Amino acid sequence: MVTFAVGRLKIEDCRLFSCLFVCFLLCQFRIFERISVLFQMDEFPLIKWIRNRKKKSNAVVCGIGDDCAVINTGKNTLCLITTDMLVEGTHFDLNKYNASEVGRKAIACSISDIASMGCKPSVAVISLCFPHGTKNSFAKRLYAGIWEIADKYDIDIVGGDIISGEGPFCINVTLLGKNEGLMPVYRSGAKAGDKILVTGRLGGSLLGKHMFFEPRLDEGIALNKNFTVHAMIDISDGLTADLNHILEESGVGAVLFEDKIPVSDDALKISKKTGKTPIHHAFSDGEDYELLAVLSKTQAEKVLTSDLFHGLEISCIGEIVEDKGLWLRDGKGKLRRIRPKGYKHC
Ligand SMILES: Nc1ncnc2c1ncn2[C@@H]1O[C@H](COP(=O)(O)OP(=O)(O)OP(=O)(O)O)[C@@H](O)[C@H]1O
Ligand SMILES: Cc1ncc(C[n+]2csc(CCOP(=O)(O)O)c2C)c(N)n1
Ligand SMILES: [Mg+2]
Repeated sequence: MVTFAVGRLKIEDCRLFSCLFVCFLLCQFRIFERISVLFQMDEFPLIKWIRNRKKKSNAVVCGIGDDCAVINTGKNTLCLITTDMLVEGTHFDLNKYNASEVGRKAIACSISDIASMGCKPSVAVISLCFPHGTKNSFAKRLYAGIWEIADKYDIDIVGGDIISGEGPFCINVTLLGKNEGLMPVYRSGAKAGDKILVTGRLGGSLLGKHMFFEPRLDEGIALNKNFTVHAMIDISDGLTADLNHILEESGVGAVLFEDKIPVSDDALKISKKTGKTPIHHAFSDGEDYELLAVLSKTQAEKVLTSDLFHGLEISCIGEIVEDKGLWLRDGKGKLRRIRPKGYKHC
């Protein structure tokens, strides 16, 4: 009897220990986390999944997958549409910036998307969700910022929606644009041998530029009007992530020149706090709202020597290649493969 009990105990012990050991292994190698990640939402695959649905109307010249949708409204006129939602805590911090600065940023983000298609903004609708108890003065200050930049770029606010909720404060801007005889510039036209140009300097936008950037609207239109631009995007997620959107849409690859990346002073400053390299920040911080344009070698040279950009720094940071993927070439000519990295919401 005793022997049997001891024997049973041993078998159960064995099972218990093996269960514990398996649990230990699962925890040790973060298997539970890895499995749950498989079921979590992922921003870009989700967009791809939505995009796969069959299109209905022939009027849609460009649907999901570019900075703006482009709709044919007849007689050679195209309407551009872009929408951006900004949320307190994710896109701005109301302890650091006031309502007027937030209103300005919300419109500027959408203007930047129209700029990246080389077209002109026209009208906007703005939807707001105020946390319960928000003061009237907050809304008035918000509109002071909205109207300031809307007037500057000749944009009419023609509607919107207002609700209240638990919070946080959210603002959604839908901006329409027009082509005015120009062809919009898409993400899909990059070709092997093309050069990659970028306006301004990159990285460290969290130190302030993400709130106070000037959308490169004049530059986007000037590029589209005076040069043949094969592809263009504005840098909101980060240089390598946004360049990768062009590469994927165009079915090509690219080589970036390490010593030609225009790294901003704020990227240098922030790198001292994070311990990451300044170029890491220039590659992946995002919210630079600079334009990344792809043109043939001869057109790119013309842009670089043009006086149409009023002294704005424009750099040639790389070239498009046939092989898909992204490479970094150092000052000595050595190539290494890099992974696109940028801001992802989920
Ligand atoms: N919920 C959604 N349903 C359909 N299309 C979407 C949705 N969210 C994004 N898209 C589309 O996916 C593409 C990429 O969206 P994304 O928001 O990354 O644009 P972006 O211009 O790269 O960045 P930003 O938001 O800073 O302007 C766009 O064409 C956009 O219209
Ligand atoms: C409080 C605060 N935290 C983080 C950031 C950085 N950030 C937020 S969204 C985004 C990418 C573009 O977003 P979207 O794709 O929605 O346009 C970046 C780089 C910020 N601005 N404020
Ligand atoms: Mg964009």
